[in-house]
Amino acid sequence: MNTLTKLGWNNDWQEKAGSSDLTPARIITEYKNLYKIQTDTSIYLAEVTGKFRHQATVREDFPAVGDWVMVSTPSGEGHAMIQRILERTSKFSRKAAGDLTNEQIVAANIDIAFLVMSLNHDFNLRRLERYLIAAWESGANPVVVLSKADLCDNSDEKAEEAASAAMGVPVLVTSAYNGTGLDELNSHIDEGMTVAVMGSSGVGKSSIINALIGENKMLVNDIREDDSKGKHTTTHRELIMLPDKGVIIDTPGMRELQLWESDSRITHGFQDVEALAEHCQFRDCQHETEPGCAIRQAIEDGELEQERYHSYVKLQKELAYIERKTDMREQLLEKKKWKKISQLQKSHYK
Ligand SMILES: Nc1nc2c(ncn2[C@@H]2O[C@H](COP(=O)(O)OP(=O)(O)OP(=O)(O)O)[C@@H](O)[C@H]2O)c(=O)[nH]1
Ligand SMILES: [Zn+2]
Repeated sequence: MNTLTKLGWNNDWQEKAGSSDLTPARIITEYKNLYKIQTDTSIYLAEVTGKFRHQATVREDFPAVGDWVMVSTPSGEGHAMIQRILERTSKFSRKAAGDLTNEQIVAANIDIAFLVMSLNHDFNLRRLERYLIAAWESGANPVVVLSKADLCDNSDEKAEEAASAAMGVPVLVTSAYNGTGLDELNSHIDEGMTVAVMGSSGVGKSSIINALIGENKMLVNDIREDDSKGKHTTTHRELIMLPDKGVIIDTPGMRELQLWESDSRITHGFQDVEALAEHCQFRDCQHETEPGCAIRQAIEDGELEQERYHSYVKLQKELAYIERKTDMREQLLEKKKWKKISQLQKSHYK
């Protein structure tokens, strides 16, 4: 099998690429304004073309780890040039506080998100629900991983609770210490699939990733390359081909991603708006036509930028939306998600 197929290239991507003189490649590491990409035959450093940079309006328009891109390769020295990104099938993003237009993609085109919760301190069904919602929103298929089974006496019971909250999403019980469930975890990864391992700090993500990567971790993850001065340097890769099959994305951004747990932190970024709203005449002021509205006054006076207020409103809507989504039953009535779950079940039980 060729490298591109192992990396996840398939007919769908080929179709998105169309007929083209350009070379398809996957982003395996992201640096500041520079990327490491893998084509079928080589690894290159790459940058976006001037035209690309010009047309990009938001941060989301730029490539991220996991993206499939079409590039022109250099004939001699020099960088490959990224001409376009193929439309993403999924994306995990991080929003800068108070800055909704600058969504930063931390990883793209993830097929399976292993949502890790440990069976000791971390076990919390509400958190699990938030993780599931975040995974669905991203476009990836979730698989729940209950880790550190060796530290828990009633893991079957906990697994049942988790399964009823997760409605149809596979729930695995694992232990990196005694190897429980690791084969089953592996069996969810098919050829060409891209997986990510997510969850709070300390739940055992690294241990699971190490188990998936096996003893070759140093070989696969940290490769020695000749730099321009002919010296060996060790470089880190964020998209790693698994030794058996599949690909794993493990970026610092992905690890830091606290999913929806950062809501209050985001709202924090709008303290100025919230402080103003406290001065409205009516406590339930919608800041539309009510008399004595401090927000409208501040906008009029130029103390509050219209745009900033819009961002705030947009965030409030999003938070309300997430709130509604947190009701799993309501959530599951949504057709799209039903479809995903039944697909997932079909592929899992077939
Ligand atoms: N008992 C037990 N401990 C585990 C298991 N897996 C990991 N640990 C321990 O839990 C701690 C955290 O494990 P990591 O794999 O580093 O967790 P992580 O989720 O990658 O943590 P961050 O890097 O902070 O995100 C370490 O002390 C591990 O040795 C397990 O299956 N059983
Ligand atoms: Zn008001």
